[in-house]
Amino acid sequence: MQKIHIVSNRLPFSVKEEGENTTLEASVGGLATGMKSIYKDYGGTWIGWTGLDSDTLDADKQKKVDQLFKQEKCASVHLNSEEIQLFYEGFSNRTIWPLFHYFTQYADFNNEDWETYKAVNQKFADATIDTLEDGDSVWIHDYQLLLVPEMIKSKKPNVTIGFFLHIPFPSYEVFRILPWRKEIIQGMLGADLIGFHTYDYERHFFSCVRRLFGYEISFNQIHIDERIIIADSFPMGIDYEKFKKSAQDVGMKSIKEKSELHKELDKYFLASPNRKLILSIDRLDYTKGIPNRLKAFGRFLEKYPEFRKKVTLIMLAVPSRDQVDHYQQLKKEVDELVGQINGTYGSINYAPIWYFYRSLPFSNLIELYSSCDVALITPVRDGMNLVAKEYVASRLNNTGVLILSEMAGVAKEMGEALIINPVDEEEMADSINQALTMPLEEQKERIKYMKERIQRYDVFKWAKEFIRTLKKAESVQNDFLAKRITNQLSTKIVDKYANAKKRAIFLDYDGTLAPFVKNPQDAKPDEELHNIIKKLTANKANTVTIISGRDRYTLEKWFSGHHVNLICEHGVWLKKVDGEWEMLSAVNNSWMPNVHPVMESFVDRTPGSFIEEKNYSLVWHYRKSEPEQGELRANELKDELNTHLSNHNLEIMEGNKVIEVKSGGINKGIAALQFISNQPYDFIMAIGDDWTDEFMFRELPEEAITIKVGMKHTKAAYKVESVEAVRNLLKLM
Ligand SMILES: O=P(O)(O)OC[C@H]1O[C@H](O[C@H]2O[C@H](CO)[C@@H](O)[C@H](O)[C@H]2O)[C@H](O)[C@@H](O)[C@@H]1O
Ligand SMILES: O=c1ccn([C@@H]2O[C@H](COP(=O)(O)OP(=O)(O)O)[C@@H](O)[C@H]2O)c(=O)[nH]1
Repeated sequence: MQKIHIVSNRLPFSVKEEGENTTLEASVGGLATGMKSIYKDYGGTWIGWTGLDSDTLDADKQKKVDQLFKQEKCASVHLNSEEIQLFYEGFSNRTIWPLFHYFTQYADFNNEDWETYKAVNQKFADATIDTLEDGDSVWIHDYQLLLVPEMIKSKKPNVTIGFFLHIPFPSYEVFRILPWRKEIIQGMLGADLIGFHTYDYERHFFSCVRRLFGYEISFNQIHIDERIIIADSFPMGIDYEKFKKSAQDVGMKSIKEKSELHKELDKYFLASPNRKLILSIDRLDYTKGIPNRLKAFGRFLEKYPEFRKKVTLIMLAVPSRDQVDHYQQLKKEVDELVGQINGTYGSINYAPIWYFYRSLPFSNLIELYSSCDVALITPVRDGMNLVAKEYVASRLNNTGVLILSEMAGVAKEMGEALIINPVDEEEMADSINQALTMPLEEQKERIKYMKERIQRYDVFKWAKEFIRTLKKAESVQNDFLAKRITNQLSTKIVDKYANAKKRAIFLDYDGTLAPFVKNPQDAKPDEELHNIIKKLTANKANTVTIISGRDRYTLEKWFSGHHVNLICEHGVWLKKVDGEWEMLSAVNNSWMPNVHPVMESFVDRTPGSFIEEKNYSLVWHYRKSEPEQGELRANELKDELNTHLSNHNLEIMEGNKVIEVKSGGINKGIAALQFISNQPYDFIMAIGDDWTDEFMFRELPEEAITIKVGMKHTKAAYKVESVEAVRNLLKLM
């Protein structure tokens, strides 16, 4: 059976010590909930850190811990105190975490941390490889393990690998600061599918891949040599039914069954029916915007005095990464702010803020979610934020208001919340007032819509969607491999070639016979290519045609000494061996004066782009432009040409970093067909790399050997990965 294994920094259980007794306690976090269903259903193993310092464990204890985890189908990775310090607190939480959350001033760049990060990632990769069999899949999680995909792929190329990043992926301008930026991207690209919470993170990632490596990206696929990597967004959900059910259970409890916390909450409301509660829950992390939130609450009490003594903020701050200095400083700042606000606005029987610095059991969380009128969730950056979804899921009668930072990934899905800028204290204070005075009908309307979405796209659906796309990534890769010309297949093609009496060979130029270069005029044939063409054309049974979008002067100059036919401008012109240029199709260029100024305006606005003028077509090149701007402008240009020039019979063709406009009814397919018609060819071969070559692949007879260079979807029967592979095949002929 094909298994799916999970790899994450922490395992879904933590080790609990009670006297002599060592047991495992299940984690309730989102990742643990979602993944448990996956790794059990697919018979895999969960590989991760025990959460313990292995320097404090003797051999027996370590064995015992391993045994306990093994019973739960988990493989434990042990970290010693130095590794915890340099890998977990160091590179993970002092470098990647602050940088990826845009806290560039907090990010440390320490070579020793980086070396340990690499070594520990290798440890996780090795532990995973030990449990793997060929054909299995692996799903790796989060920023602590960015190098693991490549480490596994390099040793186990037949294993399908998924990677999901739970934190934001920052914009290139921030990511580029990282001294090991290339290594990190390379590590991630070992995966076949890379998932993010939001489309913004996904496009930041693409932008980094493009700028740092120049890899070709088409839609959401990255093409590297013989591999296709898919990146996509999958907003993580929660176990909706569990929260709904638990909220129902809380509502059914008799006074005797109620927890101490619940009784306190009841008492608070009993004292005065007009009282309101605002809830704030997060790990004590500087990304969560806790000081800003406290200041905004103070400002609210100042600006709206009518709410004093009527509103309390319950602030639950869960201790986190407290060995990292910035977390320690934050703790101090929060303690002081809570003291200040309580000191200013509190009285003998009123504390504006109830502050808890600890974690609470699940049942208490549900009591808080059910009882609080407003949830104030205002991180300055957050990958997703599950607390926001948990609050909404627990609101049984749909009342309650969610105030949400626009900087949390979850804001993309919760448009009905009161969306605020987490550093704008004035706006936050006004939003608290708006939330507390919002009519019930409006509250219900807003919560209802948010609930529908989180119910539909829960954590199980999220995990299933990721696995479904992982399978798709595997099949896209297999499709390519199935069409790829292997040694065996190339021997077959060469045999067919050898047995044929009359052969027609059509070869596209750029991206097929010669690699792309920044300046198109620099792509002239090198010695190797001259030799290949010389050898092919020396065989009298061969009719070799270079079929290109290039202008006739360039091709004539480059191939003047060869016995080769030239078809130029996508099929407008033909020059047979030793013949003169003739026109294959009747075309006109009366449209050119209209199109030229449109293209010029794009050249003006897109640095690095330029226009190439051919006899019967105009081409806008953007290979030298900034990649994303080029793509954006290319779409704009297509749109503009389609809108304004529909009365001319024009064809707008998108090639590799070019938009070409030419008269309709001309293409490489029509030209190639015209060329072979009525000729007894018993071997026809066409090789090309882009969209314009698809016409050839489509028009040529079924028995023709059509070959696409690159990974993209194609009508061609076969694929090769590079110009080098094309040349190698031709050398065999
Ligand atoms: O393991 P710790 O160092 O104690 O940190 C706890 C986890 O924090 C991070 O959570 C992120 O994942 C959430 C679920 O996808 C998301 O909602 C949130 O916005 C993220 O910050 C971290 O990514 C995990 O690896 C940590 O285990
Ligand atoms: O005392 C607590 C407080 C919070 N949580 C859980 O911690 C998770 C926090 O996830 P979130 O995505 O909001 O932020 P993260 O801490 O992962 O950055 C949520 O599922 C909460 O229910 C918890 O288990 N105990």
